[in-house]
Amino acid sequence: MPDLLEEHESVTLGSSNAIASSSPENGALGRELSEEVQDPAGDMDLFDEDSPYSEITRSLEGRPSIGDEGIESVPLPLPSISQSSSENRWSDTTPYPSKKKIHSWIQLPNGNWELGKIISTSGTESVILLPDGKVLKVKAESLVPANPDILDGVDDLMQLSYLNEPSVLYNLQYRYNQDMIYTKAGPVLVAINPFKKVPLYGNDYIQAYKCKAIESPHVYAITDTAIREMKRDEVNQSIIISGESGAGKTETAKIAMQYLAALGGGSGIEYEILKTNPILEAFGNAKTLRNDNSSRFGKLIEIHFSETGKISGANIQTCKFTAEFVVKTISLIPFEVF
Ligand SMILES: Nc1ncnc2c1ncn2[C@@H]1O[C@H](COP(=O)(O)OP(=O)(O)OP(=O)(O)O)[C@@H](O)[C@H]1O
Repeated sequence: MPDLLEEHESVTLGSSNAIASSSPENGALGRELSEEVQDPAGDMDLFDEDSPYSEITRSLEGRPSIGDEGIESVPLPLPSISQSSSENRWSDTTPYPSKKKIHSWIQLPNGNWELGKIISTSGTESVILLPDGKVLKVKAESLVPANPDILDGVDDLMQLSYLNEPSVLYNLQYRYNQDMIYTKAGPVLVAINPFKKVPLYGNDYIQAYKCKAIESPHVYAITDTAIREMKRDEVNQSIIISGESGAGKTETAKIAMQYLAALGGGSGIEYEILKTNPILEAFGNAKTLRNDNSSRFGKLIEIHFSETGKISGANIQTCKFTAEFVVKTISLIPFEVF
């Protein structure tokens, strides 16, 4: 799987929590890649000596099936675990994927992750078959376990059995290929910038999230939770949007505001709040190498609600980090400014 998400930026977004967007560092995996093996066939070993179940399987092989008349039933010998074999088991540090001869991720010297099939392991080395037919001999400890196919494209990364860098990237890419740009990571929403129109927004979607007819991860869902918890607990809520330049933070904030306006609207103030975006962008945005419409300032948007749950006002603070920290406040209450 070449270039996992190499081209795409991502944004993380969470409700009422400090969210940090992290990019897991590439480990030493792949640097361990060594020689190529020409004929791995002789190394194929289908019987797993290390499996704790292999002895039971062998015992059951001669077991008569129910209904076999005239055959004397013989009590099945229970597998005995001697002190030394149990010690061996715990002292065996062979990585799990190598032991079970399953699929595993391997990082190639160019940094790309590839999903390969382990065909044999001896000592600390494993022979792995790549999708393009290449066979590599690698350090068994450099293999990163892959999740079973059934977990491909799960809504929430927390559902993955193995939470490692290639598995997370693969899951995000799998969903992205189907225009599912949002994925949950527990309470955090990860958004991959599609850089194209995706059919995920608009009134129909807003209504569907409002009545909980759709449960797929979405900015609307995060915003909906924030509104509901604000009303239920009567406590201010925060949505923190972070990501690198061009990741889609400004667009994501606008999508969240769209949802808030649709739910808490009625007085007309919501449209005035939405209209502040082009004005702020006209003054504070510039074209950069990373983003044609890059905000050159940070933004803290406060949206105030009345007791009835309707939007009653807003306050937008822009901030710029320079040698001297400057905070400029644009008050949108009472709106005469615009
Ligand atoms: N959900 C989306 N759907 C379609 N296109 C998007 C989406 N999010 C972002 N984009 C595209 O990506 C571009 C950059 O997004 P945006 O300006 O929001 O990034 P940013 O993280 O705010 O960047 P900066 O920090 O430089 O201001 C947008 O102009 C838009 O073309």
